[in-house]
Amino acid sequence: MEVGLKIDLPEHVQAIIGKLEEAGYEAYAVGGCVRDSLIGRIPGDWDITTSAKPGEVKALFARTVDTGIQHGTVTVLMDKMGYEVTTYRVDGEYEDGRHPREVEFTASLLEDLKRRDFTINAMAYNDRCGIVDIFGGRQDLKDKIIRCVGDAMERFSEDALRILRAVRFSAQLGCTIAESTRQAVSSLAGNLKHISAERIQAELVKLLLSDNPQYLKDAWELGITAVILPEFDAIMKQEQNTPHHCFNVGGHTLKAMELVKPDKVLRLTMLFHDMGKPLVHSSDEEGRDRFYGHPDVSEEIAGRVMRRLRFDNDTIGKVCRLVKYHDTHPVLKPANVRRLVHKVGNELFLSLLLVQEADIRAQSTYKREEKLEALLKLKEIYQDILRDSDCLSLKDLKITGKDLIGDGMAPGRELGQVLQGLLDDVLSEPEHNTKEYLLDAARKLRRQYNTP
Ligand SMILES: Nc1ccn([C@@H]2O[C@H](COP(=O)(O)OP(=O)(O)OP(=O)(O)O)[C@@H](O)[C@H]2O)c(=O)n1
Repeated sequence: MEVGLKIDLPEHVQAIIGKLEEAGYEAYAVGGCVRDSLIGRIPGDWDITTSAKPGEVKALFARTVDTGIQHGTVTVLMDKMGYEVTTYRVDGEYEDGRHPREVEFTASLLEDLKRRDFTINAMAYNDRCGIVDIFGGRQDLKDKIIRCVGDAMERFSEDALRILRAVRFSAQLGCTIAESTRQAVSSLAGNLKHISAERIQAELVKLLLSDNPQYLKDAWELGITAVILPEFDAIMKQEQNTPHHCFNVGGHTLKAMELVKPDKVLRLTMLFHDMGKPLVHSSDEEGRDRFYGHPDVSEEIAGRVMRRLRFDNDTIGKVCRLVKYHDTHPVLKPANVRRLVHKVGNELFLSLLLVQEADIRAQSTYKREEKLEALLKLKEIYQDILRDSDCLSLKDLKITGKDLIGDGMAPGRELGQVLQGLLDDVLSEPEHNTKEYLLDAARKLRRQYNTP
């Protein structure tokens, strides 16, 4: 890894540091922004650490917000951008529910850096002093090593989330974890049970969206998933004795996650797609030999785990739908494809194709070409459907509930049934999607359902 020497501070960061220094305080950019700048990554945000107390920071800047004043953090606003300015602190932020969450300020940068999690995150920088690297962070960045600052057992006892962060950073940066740090992760992984679901979720997502989502295996080996995602440990034990697979379910899952682009919904779908399924041997509509999983079980597990980890409903809904249909391979005729698009949702269908491709490529080579060819054909049919603007949902029907009411039908459940019946017809025969045809068909359906 190319590790630089100089950091180009953004104008606002320079201005904040400059103003604090002019007033007689020390101030540095610190943590993730220094780490990322040194390896040429664009920092997500710029944090500043200072010897000034929160009240003193507030007195110097026109616009501030007390975002975490109890932890010594004030957000300084500049042109609508916010920069967290935190007073040098001695103690870690005890988040395990067993320690008091009091903070103690210090006048020493060294003390502040000492309480940070990893050497690569414990560097500070300003234009006057250059890089302050007391714990060998630059060397560890070069060597690609995640190592705790000082005693790893102490750092992890201060905040157990750091145990998961160790694997997250190793996945993001393609690093190994130093032996002493690894041992501490392994012995303290159980403490992750004290950490809130929201904080676990944020780190897990960063791990999954990294260049190395397969490092989740490390989290498993170190006993982390046993605490935060035991469902993953279950699939790491589950063999698949079918010609389609060369890995156990866990190994296949890791490979499949690597094969989709770093998108939250896609990576989560691959993580959950085969969870909890016993394989069932069967044959499909065309008599082809198939080994089905039980996507409904996987869908249920995906929903349960994501709710436990407090994911938002939109993400849960999309992932569950993709998991449910990941193994549905329709007969390759437009009507069947339109029905599947309707069930999955047009907005998610391209994602489903990506999921199915990754799933196939993460299996053994047995019949792979055949499966990929079928997928290609499915894509072509889907493109034709889009090109012809075929009706794929109720909102595409050339008739509405209002039209049916205008035709004398009473509002209510039957009206919904009639509309569904019309959609079913049009999914098979797109040319039936005309107002005239549908009004007529609705009348027949009403007679069938015996409604006025
Ligand atoms: N549990 C934690 C969380 C954070 N930090 C320190 O606070 C800095 C900022 O933390 P955060 O914003 O969570 O992470 P970043 O390192 O900035 O990385 P990213 O932006 O990728 O989350 C870290 O670099 C580290 O010095 C820590 O010591 N222990």
